[in-house]
Amino acid sequence: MTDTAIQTAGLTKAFRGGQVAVNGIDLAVPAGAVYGFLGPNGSGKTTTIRMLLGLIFPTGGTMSVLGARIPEQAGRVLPDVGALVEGPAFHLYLSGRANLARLDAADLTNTRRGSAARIDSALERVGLSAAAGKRYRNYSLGMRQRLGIAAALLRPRQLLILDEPTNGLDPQGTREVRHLIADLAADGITVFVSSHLLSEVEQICTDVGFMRTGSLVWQGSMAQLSAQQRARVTVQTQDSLAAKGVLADLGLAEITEQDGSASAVLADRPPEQVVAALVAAGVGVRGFTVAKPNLEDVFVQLTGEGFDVSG
Ligand SMILES: Nc1ncnc2c1ncn2[C@@H]1O[C@H](COP(=O)(O)OP(=O)(O)OP(=O)(O)O)[C@@H](O)[C@H]1O
Repeated sequence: MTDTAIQTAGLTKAFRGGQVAVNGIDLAVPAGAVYGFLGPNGSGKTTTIRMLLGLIFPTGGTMSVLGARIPEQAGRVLPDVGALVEGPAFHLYLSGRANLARLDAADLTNTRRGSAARIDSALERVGLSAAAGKRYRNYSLGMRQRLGIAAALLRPRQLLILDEPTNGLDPQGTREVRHLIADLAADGITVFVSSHLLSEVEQICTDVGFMRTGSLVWQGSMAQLSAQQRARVTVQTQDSLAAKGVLADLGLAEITEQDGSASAVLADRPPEQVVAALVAAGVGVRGFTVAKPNLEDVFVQLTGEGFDVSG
């Protein structure tokens, strides 16, 4: 086990037509992390994941997964890597358990002994024990996605690579998958999870990398990101012009004002001083919030571009 679960240097993939889908990225995924690999549709996430799994070959750069060079040493290490990429093909008319049994039997690295125990434990891990006998076609989208993760857990893994595991899920299904990822991480599995819906993974990531048109524009821990982000104070009030004046008198930066609210970067000033100054100036405060930018705001700041959340 190395300290770094995934490391790439100058990883590049140019497709035949000349399209550079991944352009010289240096990923560093610490062992034990839940790493959010984030970016809009088409930014190169799936292409990167397919390279990491040895499914397609890079046209430049190097990569290692769990300390082994990919693709050269893929055979040694990929059994320790579970993956959910574009969802496994499950049979609609078979139960969840029967589907896993087929996949388990197809894995030549498994001995047949212990198959039932492996399947039971994978089902239990993803919370599908009670629904194991139900046909796949009757599973909700969240259950289908969890069965996909169960399939990836049919053998013990050190690393899980999940491509858009919350894609197409309703809020309940998204919550289920998010909790599952957090549980797996608590058991010591490193999780590399791609998403174009930043708010869905924001709460569970310890580390993030932002992709934009094939490039990794920022990477680091959530703690680093949070330390770099300045909190903003927003005052809801009918006297937004007066509130703006108070924020300016306090020396706050980047003040904005629109009907019904005024906002500024808080810097080192305690929020209670801002409230006191507003009250002293007779501003009628209806609401007061102090918030750090979310991941989507950060992406927009980093790239100067909006994030296509509809995709
Ligand atoms: N086999 C291929 N041949 C040519 N171009 C490709 C191929 N596969 C992907 N691309 C292109 O590479 C770019 C990156 O695609 P990729 O699927 O990696 O992005 P993504 O971030 O995973 O987006 P999505 O969330 O939509 O899957 C896209 O412009 C895509 O059209």
